[in-house]
Amino acid sequence: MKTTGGTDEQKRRAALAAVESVEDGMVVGLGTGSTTAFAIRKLGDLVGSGLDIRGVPTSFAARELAREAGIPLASLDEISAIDLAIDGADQVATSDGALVKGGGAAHAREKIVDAFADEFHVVADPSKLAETLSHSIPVEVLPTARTTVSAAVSDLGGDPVLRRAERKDGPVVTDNGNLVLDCDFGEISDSESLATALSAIPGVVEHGIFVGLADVVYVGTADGVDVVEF
Ligand SMILES: O=C(CO)[C@H](O)[C@H](O)COP(=O)(O)O
Repeated sequence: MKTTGGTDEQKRRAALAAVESVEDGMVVGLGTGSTTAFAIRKLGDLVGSGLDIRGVPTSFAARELAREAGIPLASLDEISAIDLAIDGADQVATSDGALVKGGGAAHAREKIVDAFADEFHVVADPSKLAETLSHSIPVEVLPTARTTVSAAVSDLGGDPVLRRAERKDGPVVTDNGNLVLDCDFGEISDSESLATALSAIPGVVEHGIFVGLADVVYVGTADGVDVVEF
């Protein structure tokens, strides 16, 4: 699992604060990443003490972790609603709550689960906060469309780089069998317009800009948790 700028204690604080909203009987979306992992482990402990929930994982990694933690799981086609999704982010725009996600290449499934949930709570540390988005945008593409999507991203002013695997020769392949282009657009003044433009490119499966989805962001700090509502 990749690591990021925040400390484990900051991540843990944010995750535990988010878990406090989980109630008996809920269906809970289980995000991907090192911050959400603290929430999944805590939910596993609570299930061990009698909490009755079902989890909907957003990735192979989240599923594995949740199974190890003992959380009963369901897939999207087995549930009719998700009460609450808890997920991390690579960047959070404090101005409007827009997010960049996909550092773990799981943003396609994450967006489905997070958008479907009645409430979406983000868990983050202070290193993730910015006034406006400027993080590179992960774009999941069909393998056959890598060069055509790259050209379209360049036309939009972005700089696409194929994400390479760390312990394998060649590219990262997502849980859906696709490739990821990390696209640097510099400072993004209008994340909603960019999100719409990226979604319209043929061959794009999903991109990592999440606009208007986050309801609450828990930011774990050195001595507590800041809660920001959108
Ligand atoms: O979007 C994600 C995975 O696709 C993660 O939620 C995001 O990368 C944050 O991860 P971490 O909590 O490890 O910093």
